[in-house]
Amino acid sequence: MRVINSDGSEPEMCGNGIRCLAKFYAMLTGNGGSRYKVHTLAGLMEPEILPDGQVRVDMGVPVLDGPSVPVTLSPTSDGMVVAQELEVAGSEWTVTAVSMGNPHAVVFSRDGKPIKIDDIDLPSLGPSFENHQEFPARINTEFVEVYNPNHVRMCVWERGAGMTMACGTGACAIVVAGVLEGKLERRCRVDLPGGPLDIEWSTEDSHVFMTGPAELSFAGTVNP
Ligand SMILES: N[C@@H](CCC[C@H](N)C(=O)O)C(=O)O
Repeated sequence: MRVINSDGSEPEMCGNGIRCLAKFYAMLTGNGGSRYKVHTLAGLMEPEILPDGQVRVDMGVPVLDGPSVPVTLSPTSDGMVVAQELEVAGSEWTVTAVSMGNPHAVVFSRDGKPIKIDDIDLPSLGPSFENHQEFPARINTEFVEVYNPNHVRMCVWERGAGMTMACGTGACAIVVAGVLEGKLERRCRVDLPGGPLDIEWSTEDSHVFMTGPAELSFAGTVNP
């Protein structure tokens, strides 16, 4: 699978994209209930079509070593950047850095207060995070409001794409960051503007599993 952001850049992985790819392939081949292996720039991913039509994806093991994400923020413990302070647009934000193959900055608080999604001005804040000097490969940024340790709401500014309705790798990054910050449990529902995803960070093998829908929205042909 290769993915192209709307600015023409090529990311390593796309969580929404891999659910759509698996569902579309199953529709074309009539292989409902199958499991696939998909090569991506972030490695081999394994989506599976569940009996209820949802797609569950083994998204692999998150990368937490700061320089490998990559971020240049000082590590807080064991090389990880967890709830590190970052000044952006005149506020102090806590940032946890997670790579799901692609880089994510997960933000749970601003100026010491928990994030309220309705207070986030994404179009003005997003580019300042995406292009911040601490993120040498630019970054996807997720702002997270915690309802309880198993349920959050998020909004996202994507690297190379801006404000989007959903980000599968971002939802995975949120749960990993929330566990590391002691805010979330390992199974968590993430409400995105486009709908919910269920995320689990396994204790057995440290893989992250994402479960969510993929629906046909249109069909057509492209005339290059
Ligand atoms: N913009 C991202 C790639 C796309 C992520 C996607 N929306 C998802 O669902 O994971 C990047 O440049 O890393």
